[in-house]
Amino acid sequence: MALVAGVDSSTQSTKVVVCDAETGQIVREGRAAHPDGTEVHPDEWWRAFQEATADGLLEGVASIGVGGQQHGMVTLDEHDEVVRPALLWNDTRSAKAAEDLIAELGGPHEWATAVGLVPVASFTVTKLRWLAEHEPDLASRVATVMLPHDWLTWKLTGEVVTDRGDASGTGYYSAAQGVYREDLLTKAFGRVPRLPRVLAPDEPAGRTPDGVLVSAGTGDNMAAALGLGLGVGDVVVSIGTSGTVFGVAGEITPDDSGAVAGFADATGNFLPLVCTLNAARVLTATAGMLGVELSELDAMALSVKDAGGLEFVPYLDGERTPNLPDATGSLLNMRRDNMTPQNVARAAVEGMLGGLGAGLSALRAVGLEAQRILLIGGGARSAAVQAIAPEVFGVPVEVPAAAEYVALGAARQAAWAWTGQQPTW
Ligand SMILES: Nc1ncnc2c1ncn2[C@@H]1O[C@H](COP(=O)(O)OP(=O)(O)O)[C@@H](O)[C@H]1O
Ligand SMILES: O=C(CO)[C@@H](O)[C@H](O)COP(=O)(O)O
Repeated sequence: MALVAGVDSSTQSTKVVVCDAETGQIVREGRAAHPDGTEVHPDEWWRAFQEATADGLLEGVASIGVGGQQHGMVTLDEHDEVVRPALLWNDTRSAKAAEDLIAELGGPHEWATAVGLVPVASFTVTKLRWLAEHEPDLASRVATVMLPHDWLTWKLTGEVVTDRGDASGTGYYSAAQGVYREDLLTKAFGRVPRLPRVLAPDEPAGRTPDGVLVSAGTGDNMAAALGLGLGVGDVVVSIGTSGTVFGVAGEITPDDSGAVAGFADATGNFLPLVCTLNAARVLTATAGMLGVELSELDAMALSVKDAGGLEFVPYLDGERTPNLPDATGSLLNMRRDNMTPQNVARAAVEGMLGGLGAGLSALRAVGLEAQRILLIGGGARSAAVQAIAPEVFGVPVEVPAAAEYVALGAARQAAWAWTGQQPTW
C-alpha cells in the first residue's frame, strides 16, 4: 500500500497522520507537544516532529506535506543558523509597528489593496519592523526570513520554498498578483533578505535525504480547508489556540476594516479569514479557574439555558479581531443571584463563540456566503460548544468526525504532489 503523510505543526503541538494514498484512510498517527509561549525556538518544532514520528511512523511513506501555524517570523543568518526564537502569530509586541506601518503607507485601504490585509501584530511584516527597531544587532544578522512551515520544509529538504497560502499571511506578498512586495518589506525592515520561492499548489519542494518527496506545504488554516474539501457556501469555524472563521472565494476580498484577511488558499483560490486570539484556551482557563475538567465545564454550561445575564469578554491574551492587543478579559453584569459556576461556564462558551460570530458577520460583509458552518479544532470536541454554536451563528452547524484536518489536508497535498492529481478522498 502506498502511503502519504501530513504534518500539522500548530501552536500547541505537532500532529502527524499517515494515510493510504489511494483512499485517504488513516493508518497511523503521532503527536508531540510544543512549549508554551509566544516566542519559540524553531528547534522545538523539529524536536516535536521527530518525537511525533518516532518508532517508524513514517516507514513506507512516499510523500509528506507540512501544514504550519501562520505568520511566525523565523530568521536565519548567513550560515543558516536561527538568529532568535521565532515570534509567533499570537505575540502582540509588534502592535505599535503595525500602527506605524499603516500610517506610513497612507492608511488601511492602501494595505488591503496591496496585500489583501491590514497589518496587526500577528503578521510577519510587523514582526520584522519590531526586530529592526528593537534588536538592530540581531536584525543586521538576518539573511533569510521564512515561516514555520517553510522552516520545517527546509529542514526536510534543504530547499527555501513556500506556497502562496502561507506567503499571503506575511504582509509582503500579494496573492492577487502572485508577487512579493519587496517595497513593503523594505519599508518595514530596511532591506530585503532572502525569501522562500513560492511554489505552485502541486509543485514538490524537494526530497528528504531518504528520497521521500516533500510537497509545498501551507499554512494550517489553508491545510484544514484542503483537508475538508471546502465548497462554496461552506464556512469553517476552527477552535484551536486561535479561533478562525474562513471560507473559499474565487477572488480576493479586500476589507479596509482589517477584520477579514484576504489570504490565498492551497489550491489557487482565496481564503478570506477572520482570526481571534482567544478560543479553546478560554475554555481551559475557565475550567482551571472553576477547578473542573473540560467535560465538567461542558456539563455545567449545558445545565443552564443562558448565563443569567453574565457576559464574559474573553480577551484573556489580548485580542486581534477586534484589534485590541492590550485588552484583558472581563466578566460583566455580576449580581449576587447570577454568580454561579454554571453561569460562568456558560458565559465563557458564549463569549468565546461570540467573537467568532462577529467574524462570521465580517465575512458576510465582504460577500462570503455561509449556508452551513463546519466546526473543527480541539475546542470543537466540547459538547457545550457544539450545542451553543448554532444559536450564536444562526446557520446549521455540522461537526465533521473528529480528526486532524490540518494534517489530513497536508497529507492530501502530499498525495497531489506525488501523483500529479488532486486526490478524490
Ligand atoms: N473536549 C474539549 N473541550 C474543550 N477544549 C478542548 C477539548 N479537547 C481539546 N481541547 C482544546 O483544544 C486545544 C487544542 O486544539 P488544536 O486545534 O489542536 O490547537 P492548535 O492547532 O492551535 O495547537 C487545546 O487548548 C485543548 O485544551
Ligand atoms: O494566525 C492565525 C491565522 O491567521 C492562526 O490561525 C495561526 O495559524 C495559528 O493556528 P492554530 O495553532 O490556532 O491552529
